[in-house]
Amino acid sequence: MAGFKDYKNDLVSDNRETVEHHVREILKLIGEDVEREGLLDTPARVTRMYEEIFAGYNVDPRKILDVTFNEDHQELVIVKDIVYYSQCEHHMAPFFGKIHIGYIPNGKIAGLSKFARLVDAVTRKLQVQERITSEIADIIVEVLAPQAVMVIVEGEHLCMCSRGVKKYGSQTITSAMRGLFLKDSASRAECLSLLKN
Ligand SMILES: Nc1nc2c(ncn2[C@@H]2O[C@H](COP(=O)(O)OP(=O)(O)OP(=O)(O)O)[C@@H](O)[C@H]2O)c(=O)[nH]1
Ligand SMILES: [Zn+2]
Repeated sequence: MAGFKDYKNDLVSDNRETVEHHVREILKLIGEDVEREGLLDTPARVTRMYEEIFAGYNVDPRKILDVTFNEDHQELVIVKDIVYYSQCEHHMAPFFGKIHIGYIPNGKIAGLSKFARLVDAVTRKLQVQERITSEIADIIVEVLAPQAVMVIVEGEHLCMCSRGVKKYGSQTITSAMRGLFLKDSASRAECLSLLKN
């Protein structure tokens, strides 16, 4: 497995020719001429793209976050506007947006960039927005055992824009809360207001 900073989907890398073959077959089945110049390299390009956008299968997101420091900070930490790109598992169409994370540590903090890497690891696979949201919250609970965690995910789903109901620009917002935020409305409100600003 490659290092966490440059990981790819190993299964796709190990089976490039097979993946290219199947992409070429789909091109034929939609009525394309696979011999025309513009399409000659398309199967290889799509395969390289799959190595990248499905790289999340080759990494353990817990290990990514697990670069922690002992620090007695008992106040809110907010990391917001983390951009993500994912693919919906129903249509294999992209959905994308921003993820906001707030947590109150309990003696252990993680490097800030690790939250952005965690987002990449969880989103670079076939997903639904709800699962992205709860997976990120649960991994933070598992690795950092914080007092509280809140994760908010905003998403625009191309399967709702380019096809189907064709509602361009509609946004889906999902949230997950764990620990103190579930019980204490004052800390929940403080976190929400910082996430909104
Ligand atoms: N809850 C949830 N639904 C999603 C997500 N991404 C796509 N979907 C939905 O998955 C559903 C699949 O519905 P189906 O009826 O099986 O498929 P479909 O006939 O292509 O549905 P339409 O999109 O309504 O045309 C659709 O309602 C999509 O909008 C997601 O992240 N979360
Ligand atoms: Zn979809």
